[in-house]
Order: sequence, then C-alpha cells, then structure tokens
Amino acid sequence: MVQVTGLTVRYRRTVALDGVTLSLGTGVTGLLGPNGAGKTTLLRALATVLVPSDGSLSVFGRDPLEPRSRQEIRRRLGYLPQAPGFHRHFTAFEFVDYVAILKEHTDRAARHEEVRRVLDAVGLSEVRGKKLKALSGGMRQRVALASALIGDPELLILDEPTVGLDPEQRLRFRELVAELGEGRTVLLSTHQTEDVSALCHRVVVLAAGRVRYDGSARGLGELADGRVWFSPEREPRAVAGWRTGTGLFRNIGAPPPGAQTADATLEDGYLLLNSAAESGMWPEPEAGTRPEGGTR
Ligand SMILES: Nc1ncnc2c1ncn2[C@@H]1O[C@H](COP(=O)(O)OP(=O)(O)OP(=O)(O)O)[C@@H](O)[C@H]1O
Repeated sequence: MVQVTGLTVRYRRTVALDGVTLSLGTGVTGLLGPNGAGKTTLLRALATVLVPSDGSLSVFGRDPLEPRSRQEIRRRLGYLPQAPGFHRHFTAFEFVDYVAILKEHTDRAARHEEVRRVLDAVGLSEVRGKKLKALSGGMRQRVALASALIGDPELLILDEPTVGLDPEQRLRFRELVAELGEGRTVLLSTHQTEDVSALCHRVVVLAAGRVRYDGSARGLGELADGRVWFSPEREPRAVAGWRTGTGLFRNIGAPPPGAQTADATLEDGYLLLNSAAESGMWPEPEAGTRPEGGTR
C-alpha cells in the first residue's frame, strides 16, 4: 500500500527525516517518537502535502510527485492533521460537507448522505447542527476525524488524534480506529504508548529522523524484558526511572545483580530504546531494520 525508500526531508539546515525506509500494509501501525523526531514530517510526506528532498515514495503503487497520481492518491487517502484548522462558525455538518466538497464529491444528495454517514461513524449525529465553537475540544477532534473518513479512504493518516480526549472518548476512539484498521491501512502517530499497545499490530519508532525500531508492538515491549526493576532509592545505573505511587522507583536499564525484575510494558521498551540510544548504550539499528527482539 505504501512504500517509503530512503526518504529525506530537510528544512533549511534541519534534517527532519534522514533516509527513512519502511512499508505499510493493512492494519493499524503506530508511529512513536520524541518531540521533533520527524513524525509529522513523515505523515505530511505520505499525505502528499510535502515534497521530500530525497528518496522515493509510493502510495497505492503511484508516485505522488506525478500530478495525476497525486490527485488519485489524495482521493483515496484520509488525513487528520495535528492541528486541523476549524471555521468556528460552521456547524459540524457544514464543516465536514465543506471538506467533502474539497474532495470533489460533487453530487449534493450523495455527498450529504456521506457526511451523515461519517458523522454517525464518530458518534456525532446528534450534534451535527451545532456550531463548532459550541462543541468540546474532544468533539471537534471527532469532527476532524469524520472529515478524514469522507469517501471511505483505503489509507488513513492520523496525527496525534487522541490529544485532548478524555479516557472514555479515547476508548471510543480506539474502538473506531480498530474497526477502521480492518481491511484498511492506518498510520497513527501518537505519544500515547497505551493507544499503541491497545491498537497497533506494528510499531515504528522514529528518533532524530531515523527509524529506530520497526516491528511488532509486543516485540517493542520485549526489548525491556529483564530490564525493569523496582528499588527503594533512585538508581544511578537506570537509563530511565521514576518514583511510583508506592514510593518505590521503577527503573529501566541494566539491573544490578539480584534485583527482582518486573514485567515490561511497551512503554518500557520505548523508553529504553530512546534513552539507551541517546546515551549510546544501545546499538543504533540501520534505518529500516529491526533491532533484536523486534518481530513482526
Ligand atoms: N516547517 C518547518 N520549518 C523548519 N523546521 C521544521 C518545520 N517543520 C518541522 N521542522 C523541524 O523538523 C524536525 C521534525 O519535526 P516534526 O514536526 O516532523 O517532528 P514530530 O516528531 O512530529 O514532533 P512532535 O512530536 O513534537 O509533533 C524538528 O526539528 C522540527 O523543528
């Protein structure tokens, strides 16, 4: 569905993506990475909003640099940007309808039916006549998701879609994305490791514009197997650690002899990967390869 090869994006002197190679197929893939890792840049390149400096990109087997292909790709993908601009005086219906018009849905009756369908899919049928300025942040986020669903896209690109959602809304959102991932390709960029654990069969971790991990969600957690332990005091040998509610420190890294290790989570694996790579304690994988333990 999507093939990215040696993708490089530079903004003046900043190298936002540095030779990223990956492919995406059906299902939900999580994209994790610290601030500034290049996640949004990768998503924008895939959504054909941004032209890469180097490397190649193929979406639905087409090259987005070619104008006709780009148009075709845009018709078949849904993109939820990080900070979608809202026209506050539009109603939810008018906003999604406006996006549908931009997506060239010209038949008015069919378009309105599609707008009702996507608003229903995100659970907003009841408030479709309300102005966006009167909706909560979480509801507005769902309006944005609804507009990304116009035309039932085969590829969905979601940039931090759960920001500002309360736990119940996040749960609903997870259900919806899990459903959408059946038979579609969904790329979900997020800082929420719980969302990735709950939703994604596969995870790509970016840092400083490079792929640090590309493999199963379980495999990312497994990187921290035997490397998580509790201690009464802060542990200088831990690459990451914090005091928990019980007063004990939860540490990630190389445990001292005799330490009782705890079950590792995906977040532990992610933190270990980032912290260890930053401190040079973890061998940095080549772009597009998986570190040991990362199985698909
Ligand atoms: N339009 C731009 N002009 C100049 N530099 C940019 C631009 N957009 C992004 N960058 C830089 O490129 C790098 C990657 O940014 P990007 O927004 O892709 O990261 P991110 O992983 O999405 O971060 P976050 O998690 O904070 O959203 C950063 O160093 C950022 O400052």
